[in-house]
Amino acid sequence: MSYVIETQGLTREFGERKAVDGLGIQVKAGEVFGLLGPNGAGKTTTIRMLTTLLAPSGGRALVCGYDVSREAAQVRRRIGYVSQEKGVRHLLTARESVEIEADLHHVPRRERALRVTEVLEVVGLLADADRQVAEFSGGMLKRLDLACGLLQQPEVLILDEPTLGLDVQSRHRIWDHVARLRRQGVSVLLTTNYLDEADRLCDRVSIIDAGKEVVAGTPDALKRAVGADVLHVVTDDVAGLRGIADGRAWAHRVLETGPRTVNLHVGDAMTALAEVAGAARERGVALEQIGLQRPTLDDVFLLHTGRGTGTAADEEQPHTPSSPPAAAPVPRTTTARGALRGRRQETAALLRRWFLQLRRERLNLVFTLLQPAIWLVFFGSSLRRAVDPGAVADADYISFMLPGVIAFNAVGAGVSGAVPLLWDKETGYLGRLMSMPLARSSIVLSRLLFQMVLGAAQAALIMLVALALGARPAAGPVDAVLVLVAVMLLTGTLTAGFIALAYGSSSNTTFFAISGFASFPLLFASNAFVALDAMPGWLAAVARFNPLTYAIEVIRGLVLDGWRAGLAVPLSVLLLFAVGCLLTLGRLSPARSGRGLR
Ligand SMILES: Nc1ncnc2c1ncn2[C@@H]1O[C@H](COP(=O)(O)OP(=O)(O)OP(=O)(O)O)[C@@H](O)[C@H]1O
Repeated sequence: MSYVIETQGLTREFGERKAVDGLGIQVKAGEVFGLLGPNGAGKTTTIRMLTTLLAPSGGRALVCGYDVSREAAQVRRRIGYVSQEKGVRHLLTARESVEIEADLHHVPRRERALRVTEVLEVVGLLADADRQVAEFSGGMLKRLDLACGLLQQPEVLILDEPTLGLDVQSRHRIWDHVARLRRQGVSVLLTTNYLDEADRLCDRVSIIDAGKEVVAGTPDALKRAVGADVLHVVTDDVAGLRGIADGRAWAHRVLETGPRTVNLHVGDAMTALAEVAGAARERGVALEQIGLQRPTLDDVFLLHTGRGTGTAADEEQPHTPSSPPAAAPVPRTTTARGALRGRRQETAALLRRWFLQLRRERLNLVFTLLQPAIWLVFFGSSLRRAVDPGAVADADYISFMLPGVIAFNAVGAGVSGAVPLLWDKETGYLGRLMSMPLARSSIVLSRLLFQMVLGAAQAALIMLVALALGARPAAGPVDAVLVLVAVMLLTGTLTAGFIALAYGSSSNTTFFAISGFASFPLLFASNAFVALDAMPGWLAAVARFNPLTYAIEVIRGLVLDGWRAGLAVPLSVLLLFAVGCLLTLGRLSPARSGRGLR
């Protein structure tokens, strides 16, 4: 038997708590498999391990024959994943969001528009394709996520609560699509709280509770095991009703489903109905309602977990299914040149996301560009008189200050460069990216490139303001370009460092506390405003390990005297810092941090 998903003794602990406890499930090729369980049963934790976003604490899990811990890249290449989280892309339109995902999946450019239109139609968002996602309701956001998950046809599609919070029509659309994928041979693993959904879609289900499997089988077999029929009784006298059923041959089980509701699992409904009605009359047990129902997965669920799911099933409604053809799998190229092309496409797609967002955040754009220029005005006018004219030698004061202000700005750019990834981590979008077969370095590289370009634009503006304030630097146009190169290296280094901090921080507030704490020492343990010779020995020694020191040495040298061979040394050290940070960051993964990704 070939299984597309197989777990043995799969376990995940969070401190003392075992979220998943020795779970063993098997999903056969081509089937729709449902993972059911009450809130907190461990469904999402299981899925996070299967999608490589969370490392198991014990046991093992194979997806398409690949181990999720040791062969994560192979696993990601074969799965499609739609998480419970709604990835934020609020400043993008729905179409732009899906186009970016298509690029991340390496959908060829010539097919992109058609594919994007198809999946938006499947989830019923075509009419809203050009609206900004910020205007979408929760259900629409969920459908948008699903559209992204449907872009390519994976070997295994993993859906965590795919229809949670959706209206009836949207649920039916998604059911139709899952059924269609199944007909096309795609295996599907889904978690759901809607038992009617599991009943309708799944070939087999596994009910888990407290991280363990309590029962598994086909929905029909599980329902048969519950008993032939179920009498649903509403009464104020539950104890009296129990008294009627206790020890009677016709009563298989008595399950209290609420303070006034009881399900009696019985062999034959008509016999049991007559018995219950007669005995209730004799014993004076008032019955408000008594009805017959065929067993449902609800009953199976209640029987094995002893409680409800807390989610009411919607009523069935007629619907008109939309049926565009499902997307074909996107072949992933294996040649070195193809891989490089893929990287370029991924990085460009993510860069596009950052630039689109910046363009639509007009105020952010204005302040991002204005702020450093204002610093120059403040520092320039307030410190000018406090500085010993001898320290500045024959340079004009603004030119002397310029490198410090540029470095100050680079620290701010480094921190703000990491912040969007922090939000992406928080909202689950980073998890979504990490479950895709895209290179991790593309995520980081796109952010570094974006921030480096922005940092260079800010530095160019600072230089223009400096000229306007009367600075007369020795630097010519070529030196100005070299200044921008140094600024880009410094901004890239600092952004990489702060992204590493964002990956490792357990919360956003921890990130802001540490980055705020680090920013000032970073600035003042450098030659930004005071020459190294004028510092105490220990501070000068610390400053030697600070990339700012080398960047400022290069920039100050260029501004005050223009290029000379001696600047090659600090420039090379700066380059080494940048490469070192990049390599370190390439080895870090947010999925490895304690809690993993959502
Ligand atoms: N990062 C975490 N740190 C600590 N505990 C966690 C973490 N993630 C999950 N848990 C705990 O693990 C248990 C299982 O959580 P999980 O999210 O897997 O449940 P679930 O079955 O998906 O629930 P729901 O139906 O509500 O989505 C819960 O007790 C939860 O509090």
